Amino acid sequence: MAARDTICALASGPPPSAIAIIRISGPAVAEIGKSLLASGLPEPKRAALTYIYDSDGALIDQGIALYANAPHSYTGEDTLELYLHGGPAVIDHALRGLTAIAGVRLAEPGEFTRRAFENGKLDLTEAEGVADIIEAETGAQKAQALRQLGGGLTEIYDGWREELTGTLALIEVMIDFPDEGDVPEDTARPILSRLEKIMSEIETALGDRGVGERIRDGFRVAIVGPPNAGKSSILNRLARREAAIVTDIAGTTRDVVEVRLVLGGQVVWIADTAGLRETEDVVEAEGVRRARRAAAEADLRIHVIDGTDPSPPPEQVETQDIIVFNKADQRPAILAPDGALPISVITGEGIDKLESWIAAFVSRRASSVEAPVITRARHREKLVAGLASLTAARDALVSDMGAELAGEDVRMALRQLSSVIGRVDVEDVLGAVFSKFCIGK
Ligand SMILES: Nc1nc2c(ncn2[C@@H]2O[C@H](COP(=O)(O)OP(=O)(O)OP(=O)(O)O)[C@@H](O)[C@H]2O)c(=O)[nH]1
Ligand SMILES: [K+]
Ligand SMILES: [Mg+2]
Repeated sequence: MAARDTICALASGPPPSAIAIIRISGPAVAEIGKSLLASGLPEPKRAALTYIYDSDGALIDQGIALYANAPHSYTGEDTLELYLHGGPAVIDHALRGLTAIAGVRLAEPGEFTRRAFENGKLDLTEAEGVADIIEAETGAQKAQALRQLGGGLTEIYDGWREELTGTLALIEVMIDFPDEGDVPEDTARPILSRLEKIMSEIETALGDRGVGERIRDGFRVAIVGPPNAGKSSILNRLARREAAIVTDIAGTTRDVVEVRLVLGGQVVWIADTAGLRETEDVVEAEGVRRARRAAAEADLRIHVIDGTDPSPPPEQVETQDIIVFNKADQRPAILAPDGALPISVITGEGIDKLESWIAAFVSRRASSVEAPVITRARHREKLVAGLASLTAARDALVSDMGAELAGEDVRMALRQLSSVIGRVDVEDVLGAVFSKFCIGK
């Protein structure tokens, strides 16, 4: 079998920086330590201040070397970290010097973590947690990523897997003793109740209104209402820049224009949409269709009433939605319907309140689920599929279709849940997960 490549990469931010960290992992690490470091290969996990040379004997830099021997490292392989001066010339020389050695090459994005996964140091959800904590911008994203990389999801899936494995064993018993009097009747009951318990736990996880995914990717707010109500003006005011075109022509906005903000400690995508009306204009009609879709997909809608023309009333208002009575500089706020917030983009009246209402909504929604089980669409897809398999298993058990079919369905559900944490059939998902990492991680 061919020896594995040794990989290296800059693991710290772009130069110049105070310190650059070069990470190296693989079988050539011991040799690199012996031949390139004046100190020789340091004792594991003991920092050594040393001169670092390339293989032609030219000095790369003076820095700190830190060695971790397999399997006691992040990747599970021999690894070496070099803490160098963070200038571009130093980094360039170091990476050229390292890759000049046979069997050493630059790492691909996420390759260190992929090796950690392959060596059983992390499961797939923990690896995703590593990617998420690097991307985390809000405290909520960081907390969620920390929980995940600490095995928070692993624990849940392991629990389900164990339950299902036990249930499968009971089903096997039914298959093996099909004709022994009332055995199936008696055996089916505990199997059914175990299946139903897991199904209800999965249903609870799926019924989280997407909170985990929203914390990670951002909550969705759509500004909707009739043409010229001032939707784009409100978006620009919230964004504090001219993100969308504003004119006094009805039907100005056609595409959905999205702006990313942090409100209430959460990432929030605010979408400006086309004014809702019947129209013969093909382009505008498509805009209206997109506006309705954005409104339907949003967690929260801001329904804008034009204060100077308060008809028609807002469409499809849900309980959490916000109604604003815009252009309050033109009409007395007293004319606003009950519960509507009078605002004016011109004078700024009510804008702070609108912002704090959005902030209050997202922080309330984010804390409505204590520890979301689903943080990515990938998890949701697998859970939906797993639940469908379990439903089929239950139906097979209660009908005449029998235990054999039920066993197949439970086995299928086990595979679907296991693939979330990367225990089976993972080749296809690995590429998708690790390619989104940054280089050096
Ligand atoms: N007086 C006053 N005028 C406003 C206010 N908000 C918006 N306008 C004006 O209303 C007109 C329409 O504003 P837009 O922001 O383009 O309205 P819209 O709802 O995005 O319009 P469409 O994209 O065409 O649906 C512009 O002339 C704005 O300057 C406000 O609070 N007070
Ligand atoms: K307009
Ligand atoms: Mg507009």
